[in-house]
Parts: sequence; structure tokens; C-alpha cells
Amino acid sequence: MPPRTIAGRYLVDRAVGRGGMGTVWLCRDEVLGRQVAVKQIGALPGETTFDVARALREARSSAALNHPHVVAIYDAVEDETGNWLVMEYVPSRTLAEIVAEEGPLDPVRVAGLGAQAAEGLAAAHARGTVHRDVKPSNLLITEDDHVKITDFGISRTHGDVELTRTGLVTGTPSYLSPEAARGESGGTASDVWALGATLWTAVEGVGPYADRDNALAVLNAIVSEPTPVPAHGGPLTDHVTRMMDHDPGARPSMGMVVASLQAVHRGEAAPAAPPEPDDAAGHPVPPVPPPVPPSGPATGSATGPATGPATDDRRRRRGGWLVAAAVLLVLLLGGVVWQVGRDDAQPVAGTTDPTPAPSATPAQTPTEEPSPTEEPTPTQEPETSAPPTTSAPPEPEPSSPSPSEPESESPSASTGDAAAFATSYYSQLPDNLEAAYAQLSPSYRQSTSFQSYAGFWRTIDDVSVGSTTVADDGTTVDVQVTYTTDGGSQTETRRLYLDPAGDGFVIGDDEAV
Ligand SMILES: Nc1ncnc2c1ncn2[C@@H]1O[C@H](COP(=O)(O)OP(=O)(O)OP(=O)(O)O)[C@@H](O)[C@H]1O
Repeated sequence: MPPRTIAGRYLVDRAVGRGGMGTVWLCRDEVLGRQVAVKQIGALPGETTFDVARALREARSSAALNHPHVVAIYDAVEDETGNWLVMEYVPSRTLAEIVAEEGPLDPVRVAGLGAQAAEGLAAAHARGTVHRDVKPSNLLITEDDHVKITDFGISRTHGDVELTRTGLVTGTPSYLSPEAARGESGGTASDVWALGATLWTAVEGVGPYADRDNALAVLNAIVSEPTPVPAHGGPLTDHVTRMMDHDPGARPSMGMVVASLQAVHRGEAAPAAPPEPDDAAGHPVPPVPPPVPPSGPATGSATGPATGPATDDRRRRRGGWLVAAAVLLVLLLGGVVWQVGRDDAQPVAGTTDPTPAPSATPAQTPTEEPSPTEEPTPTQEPETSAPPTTSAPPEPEPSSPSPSEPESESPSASTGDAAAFATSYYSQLPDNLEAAYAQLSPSYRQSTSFQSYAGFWRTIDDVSVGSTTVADDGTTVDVQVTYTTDGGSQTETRRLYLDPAGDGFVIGDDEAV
């Protein structure tokens, strides 16, 4: 029985598809008068506010991506029936559906489709976002073969490998990289593997491990067997095999994949280049993809600034929590592989602790809980322009920070007292959102709207600060933060990078450590 309206704003027209989380509805946004696709998230048994908040945060990470090959996230709303993700509606079939209907596809066509997906992923990688669930059913393909990649991160708890709160493992982890299946890190190179496996499926008509009859056998094969070579890959064969190299460092970056798949699509010899040097985390550093043509209204993010690919260190750090979240997943999967070694029976229940720590940063890419009638705007500022706890002068506009001058006055701390500043920042949360948000630097606020920031913190009932450690530079502070929700309490260490401002600080960036 379909809901008639969702969150009082999205009038349901019809179902457009069904996934692991349930039905995706085609709706009409009564405020903006456009079609949208709406799907429920966080409806799995045992999921807590943390799970939902994390899913929404990850959706936000793609919302900040305004890219022609990424499905835009417009909104994340809550009503009495649950949490809903509001997306750009893409009249399309998924690659999985196309392969099911048409059988194996021509490799040159697949190269064209893969190049588009790789462009979207490369843009995400350049800003520190890892998809983590690239697979044929997450590539939406229009009538004229335009590709849009969907489900950034949100399918981590509802995707191919389904990890429930009881530790039950279901589904088939066909597109998981060996390092992820082994319990090591799953960074950008894992997306390269997964896209390679997706292209493999497109040219063969079945997945690379489709002959295994259960999830644990697939995991075992991914980890311990040589990558299967596609028999019908034609000019794509070498590229797919390289993308599925067991050594993540030997795989091309997503930017390289774009270039080589485009070359195959054009019928040219692919550019031969070695993998880029590894970054500190041991993953190939993605080159910044070429500038993305501005997308039309249908692809624009209505809830986050369209920042485009960011290359500076801070932006990379802002995405670091995503990698940390991925590590939590792979640790869980490590438990699965451990089970394979001990017991071939499947599925396996109850041996892993699927409760992840809150690795996401409240102040990085928080969730959004706009009111149902609220029209999303790219950078909605709090109505209160000056924090109630401060007598600081007005801040400069976020859009015009001067790199040589303090970005804003500190609301509550003195220079040299970084620890006190950090403690005072968290002491305002989650109640005094405007004041806390004002303590982010203008550039930080430019990349994270108040709407998004508040959306996250409204999912938190209480925050307490444990130990604080200030580094020698006097502006880097590690803070032990405990978040409490109705789902319980979780603690993590956040590293705040402070910028001097006036006689105090603002938070220029932060990350989970
Ligand atoms: N933005 C969209 N526009 C149009 N149709 C969509 C959109 N998103 C999803 N769909 C349709 O809804 C179906 C289900 O999507 P959903 O993302 O829930 O599931 P999935 O990715 O197939 O599975 P899982 O949730 O297990 O990852 C898709 O197969 C697609 O046909």
C-alpha cells in the first residue's frame, strides 16, 4: 500500500523500482513542482538513530557532488513513517536490468557506459568520497545511454552484503574487492575493482563469481583465486583485468579508468600509463578529473553547495571519515572471512559485532532534517547571524574569506587556549546550533550548510567531551567526544584543525582519528 504523500510534500505517483530497502517511489514535489524519486532509508530491523544519521550523512556526501553522472540528492526528510531520501528522478533502467533483459552487452558500448560511471566516481574520489557499493544495480542508464551512479554509501548497510545488528550475513558480495573481503581498507581502489567487476558482468551477462553458490564461497574466491578473465571482453579485457588486480596499488586510479574506457569507446588504443603514486593511505591518488560541465536543474543539488572537485588537503580530510566508516565495514567482513576459514556453513550469524562506532563527523558532512515545507537551498545560513554567547563582531561573508586575514572572530576562546575552545565548542551542542555553527570557518560553512549541520545534531541528544590534547602547533586538538542518542552512547576522537581568528579560533576542518 503506497503512502499518498511523504513528509507532507512529496505526492506519490507510482513505484519505479524495488531494492534492498524497499520501494522507490516516483513523486511530485509539490513545493518545487518537479518529479523526484523517493526511497525510504533506515527501515531495517535493529537500525538505530546512528545508522540512519550515518546513512543520511553519506547521502549528503553525494549531495555535495553536482555531477552529470551522479544522481543528485535533493533532500532527506522524516515523517511519521520514517526517513526518506529525495533524489533526482532518472527515467532509466539499471545496468543489472539491461543485462538481464538483453544479455551480454557489446564491449565498446560497455566502455562508454563505464567511462561515464568512472567520471562520476572520479569526481567523488577527488573530494574524498568513496562509493563503496558500485554494482550494476547502482548504475542508472537512460534511453540514450546516459549513466548516473546512485546509492553513494547508503547501501553499505542495505546492499549486497547485508550486515544486520544480529551479525547475520546475507546476499552475495560479488563486487567486493579482495582487500575489503580480507578486512583491510576499502578506499578508492576498491571502487575501481567494483567498477571493473561491474563491467565484467556487463560483457559476460553474469557476474565474475556467479558460479559460486553462496556469499561465503564468493568471498573466499575473491580473496584467494586469481581474477577471472572475461571471455567476451574484446578491447575491454585488459582494462577490466587491470581494474580487478588483486593489488589495490596496481589498479589504475578512477581518473585513469575514465581515460582508458573513453579511448576504448572511441576505438582508440588506450593510453598506457603506470598507476599514480600512492597516497599516504596506500591508495592510488586520483587525478582531478577534467572540469565538469555545469548540469541543468535536474542534476543540481538543492541542499548542498556545488563545490566541484576539491583538491586541497582539508577537503581530502573532510572525506576521511568515509574511509574510516568503510574500515568499519571491512572489519565486519573480516569477521565473515574468518568464518569462512572456520566453518563453511552459511549464512553465518552472531559472530561479528556489527555496531559501528560513530566515525562520521558531525561537523563534516552532517545530515539534514529540513522541515517538510522547507525549500532546500544550497547554503542556508542560520537566521541568527551572531551567536548568542558571543559579543564578537560580525563575520565576513563565507563567500569572500581573505586568506591573509582572520576569517572571523572567535566567539569564545583566546589564542593559545585551543583545548578550551574545543571544549566550549562542543558544550554548545546539540542545543545551541547557531552559536556552534558560527564557530566554523567561513570556508567550512561554505561547504556545509547550516541546514545540513543542524540536521545531524538534531539526531543527537547529548554530547560530552572527555580528554583534549593539543599538538605542538597549538592549533590541532584531539578531542574525545561521546554522543548520546536513544540508541545509546558512542565515543570517538575528533581532530579539530583550528584557524586563528581575532583573539581566538574558528574550526577550519576536522576529522575522526
Ligand atoms: N533516482 C532514481 N530514479 C529512477 N529510478 C530509480 C532511482 N533510484 C532507484 N530507482 C529504481 O528503483 C530501483 C531500486 O533502487 P534501490 O536503490 O532501492 O535498490 P538497489 O540499488 O537495486 O538495491 P539495494 O538497495 O540493495 O542497493 C532501481 O533498481 C531503479 O530501477
